[in-house]
Amino acid sequence: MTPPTSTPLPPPIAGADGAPLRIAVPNKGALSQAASDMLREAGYKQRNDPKQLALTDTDNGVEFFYLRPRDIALYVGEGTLDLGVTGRDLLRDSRAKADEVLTLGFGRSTFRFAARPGVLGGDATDLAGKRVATSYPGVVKGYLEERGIEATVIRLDGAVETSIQLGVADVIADVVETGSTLRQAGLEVAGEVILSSEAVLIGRGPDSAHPGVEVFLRRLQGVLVARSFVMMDYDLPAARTEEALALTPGIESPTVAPLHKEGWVAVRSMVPRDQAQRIMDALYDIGARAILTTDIHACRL
Ligand SMILES: Nc1ncnc2c1ncn2[C@@H]1O[C@H](COP(=O)(O)OP(=O)(O)OP(=O)(O)O)[C@@H](O)[C@H]1O
Ligand SMILES: O=P(O)(O)OC[C@H]1O[C@H](OP(=O)(O)OP(=O)(O)O)[C@H](O)[C@@H]1O
Ligand SMILES: [Mg+2]
Repeated sequence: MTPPTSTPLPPPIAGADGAPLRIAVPNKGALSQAASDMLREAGYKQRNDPKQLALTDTDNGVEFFYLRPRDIALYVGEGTLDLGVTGRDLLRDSRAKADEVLTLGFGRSTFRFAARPGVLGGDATDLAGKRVATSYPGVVKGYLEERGIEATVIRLDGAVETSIQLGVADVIADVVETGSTLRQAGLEVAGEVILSSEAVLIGRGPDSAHPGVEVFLRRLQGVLVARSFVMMDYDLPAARTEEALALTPGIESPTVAPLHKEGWVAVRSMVPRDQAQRIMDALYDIGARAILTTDIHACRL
């Protein structure tokens, strides 16, 4: 017997000049691994060698460039690359002409002021006259300017927490995730959250969009849905259908099919992963049985 041949698929969508979609991916740092994992989950080829600079995925018509996350907004803002993955804080800091297209749900952090206990109160005006060390001078200067506060901003590349101990700064402004780095340095956050950040897909608005952007976005949205929803199946006395559907309304509308057993239906619906157990309990209470959840591996809504 001859093996089945693969289904003929349309070629990937190319730009006006036949160019593939060009996408920037963080080459190192906190966002790098998670960004590549997400792209792999969306069906794209990713590098296996962390030193590789670029990779062409011919089947999907996409070229990936592995760049410093801090530089990505610049490339996208200049129109050199069509899309990029970076942090919201890095995008703001760059002041590049790029926009957030999609939030990606990883790399979450806050951006905060911190100092030795007692140096800052809760008010922004406490920053007046202080020396503020940061790797994000664009974000910090923007914050101070908006409030008319005069302070000296000292730009450092990293390990900003140590600058206070070394007498270079009175205050730092930095990424805080767990807070453990601050605690180790004997520092405390002060004042409001300057910025809540996460990984974002950035682009340059509709004018410059490559025609392949839409498919790329749909694939990433598919990953986000597959990560945040599970498929739920259950059997239910038909008389309880309305109550059950209120608990599992699904995204479009749930599938309800008759069961062989008289007066029973089978229901299939997508439910938010983080609520799945509570929904199962509630369904059980109204008479549902054989309640199962399964992971969704990929999806297009
Ligand atoms: N724990 C964390 N530490 C640093 N950055 C984080 C953390 N969690 C999320 N991020 C986000 O990662 C991005 C910082 O990327 P960057 O590559 O500078 O990471 P990094 O770990 O500081 O790498 P490097 O220190 O090599 O510069 C920012 O968008 C930041 O908000
Ligand atoms: O709240 P936490 O969970 O402790 O995480 C925040 C710390 O992580 C990052 O430092 P990184 O390791 O990237 O070093 P860097 O300061 O040299 O960039 C960031 O700059 C903070 O120092
Ligand atoms: Mg860092």
